[in-house]
Amino acid sequence: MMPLAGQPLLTAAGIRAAEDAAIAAGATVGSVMARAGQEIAAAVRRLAGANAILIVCGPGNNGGDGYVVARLLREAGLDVRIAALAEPKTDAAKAARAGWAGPIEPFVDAKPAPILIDALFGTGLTRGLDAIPAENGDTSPARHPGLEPGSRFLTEEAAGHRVKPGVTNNGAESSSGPVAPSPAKGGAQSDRTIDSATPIATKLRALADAAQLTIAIDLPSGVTTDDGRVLSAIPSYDVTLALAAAKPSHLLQPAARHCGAVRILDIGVPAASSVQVLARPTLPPPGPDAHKYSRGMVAIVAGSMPGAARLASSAAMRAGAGYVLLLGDDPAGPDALVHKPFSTEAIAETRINTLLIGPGLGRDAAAEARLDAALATAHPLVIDGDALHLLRGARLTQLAHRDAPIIFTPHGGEFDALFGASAAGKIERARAAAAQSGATIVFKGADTVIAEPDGAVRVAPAASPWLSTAGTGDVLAGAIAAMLAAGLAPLEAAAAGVWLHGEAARRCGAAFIADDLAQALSAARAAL
Ligand SMILES: NC(=O)C1=CN([C@@H]2O[C@H](COP(=O)(O)OP(=O)(O)OC[C@H]3O[C@@H](n4cnc5c(N)ncnc54)[C@H](OP(=O)(O)O)[C@@H]3O)[C@@H](O)[C@H]2O)[C@@H](O)CC1
Ligand SMILES: Nc1ncnc2c1ncn2[C@@H]1O[C@H](COP(=O)(O)OP(=O)(O)O)[C@@H](O)[C@H]1O
Ligand SMILES: [K+]
Repeated sequence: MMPLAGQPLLTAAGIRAAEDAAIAAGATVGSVMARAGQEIAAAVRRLAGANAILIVCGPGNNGGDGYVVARLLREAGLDVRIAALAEPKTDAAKAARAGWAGPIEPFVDAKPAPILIDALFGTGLTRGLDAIPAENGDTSPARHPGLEPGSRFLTEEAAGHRVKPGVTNNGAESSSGPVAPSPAKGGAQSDRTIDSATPIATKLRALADAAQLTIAIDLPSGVTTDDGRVLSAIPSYDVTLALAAAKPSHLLQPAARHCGAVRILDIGVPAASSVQVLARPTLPPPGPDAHKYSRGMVAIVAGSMPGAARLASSAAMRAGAGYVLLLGDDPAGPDALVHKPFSTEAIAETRINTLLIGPGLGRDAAAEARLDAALATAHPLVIDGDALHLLRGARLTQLAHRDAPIIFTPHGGEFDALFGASAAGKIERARAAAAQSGATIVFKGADTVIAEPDGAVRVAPAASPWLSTAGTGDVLAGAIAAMLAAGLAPLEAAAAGVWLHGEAARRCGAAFIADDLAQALSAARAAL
């Protein structure tokens, strides 16, 4: 089991391509599924102890994994039951199903167990969970040798009566009200009436609520793979065992909060991607010959809200900058902070390694003039807050002609204002914004995505929700400016700043304020 840090993130198409490459190199879907089953079973045995296990299986290869795991766990002496949503559809899942000698309960009738393993859907999920998989309803013993007499799988026809009217084929759930019960149709399938109040997600939640430990195979069933959407009202799992590689939805919200602890299992399918989980950075301490300028000089342009620029200054110093210069009229701040009035001469100082503008800048004519002066320098830039609003239009276009690196640090509102609102996923949006602007984008929020113009992406794991307090963005901007001033490449600088910020928040615990966070950067930096 591998932790997430530094790992590649593969989309559904990416994981299919990786699987195809493994197959071209001699593997088969069956052999990969067998290896996946072994790895999952080993992980479950460590997590579940001797407790009884219920595995819920879907019609695709995610369900196939479930059948393999069930067989291995039963062979290991554990009490395992399977409940299936539909007959397996793929060859590999059918073969896995054939290897299971025990009974199979219909999903709708499944009784809970202390351990719930969700093998309903993985990377093949195409719509919200209350759309029921097609199934021919044939429950003859020949087709379903493990099926208990009199029971049947959830059938399309029977289940069709209880599909939420508001669930569309592309997975979007509308708020069109509760499920309307319908009379059962006649014929063989109508002998089981399925309660309209138990669509798949509701049943899954009930099974999860009754379990002591919940484990999702690959992804929680009901989340998309690529963009962090949650398509149905699914439970939150304790653990998600990601196969071959992490997927974007393991980190992007709101899907990520349904995953619990994510662990990656090596199933012999090599994975590589320019989209990666943020790694712990390597930031060596100053060398024996270091001096304040060699560690990096950060200049911060102050504006109408001086506290924000002070927070950024404090953060830049504690993240390791050798010299921090505050350009403005505010005399406050730590004694180590150097103050100068703002002027075009002061901002042009050649020893400045990075210029940060935006925190507390304001949006008036004076702010615009300071921004234009900053853009006219040749310094590497970190642009945050108000300056991002002022960048809209011609200034943004002109930026593409600058040689020195630029990092933007927008939150959602600033991002929308600068690049336009969109329903696309956060990775896609950050990438497009980076390509359009030529800047490195740090798209902040409960899930922070960093994108480079060349398409490289780093996604931060969940950070403390206590960061949702005023001024923490100013602290982040200061930390990133320190990293850029120290000579890191823009992507590495942004990634190191985000990592330090998250680590400082972790060290602060609960109910901290942005001032505490800036202070805690020293300890976060020292721990590297
Ligand atoms: N990559 C690897 O290296 C390996 C991957 N492996 C595993 O394979 C998994 C991917 O398998 P997969 O492609 O068969 O898709 P999966 O998620 O099982 O679902 C597809 C089925 O569900 C159906 N369906 C979809 N949405 C639905 C909905 N809302 N409600 C109802 N039905 C829905 C869909 O129907 P269709 O859309 O075709 O009508 C189709 O029948 C992956 O997550 C991992 O666990 C390992 O086995 C080994 C190596
Ligand atoms: N719920 C959350 N979970 C994790 N991090 C968060 C959360 N909310 C905000 N943050 C982080 O806190 C910082 C807030 O920045 P920003 O919105 O610019 O605030 P401000 O402008 O007040 O400084 C960002 O780094 C963001 O990623
Ligand atoms: K699953």
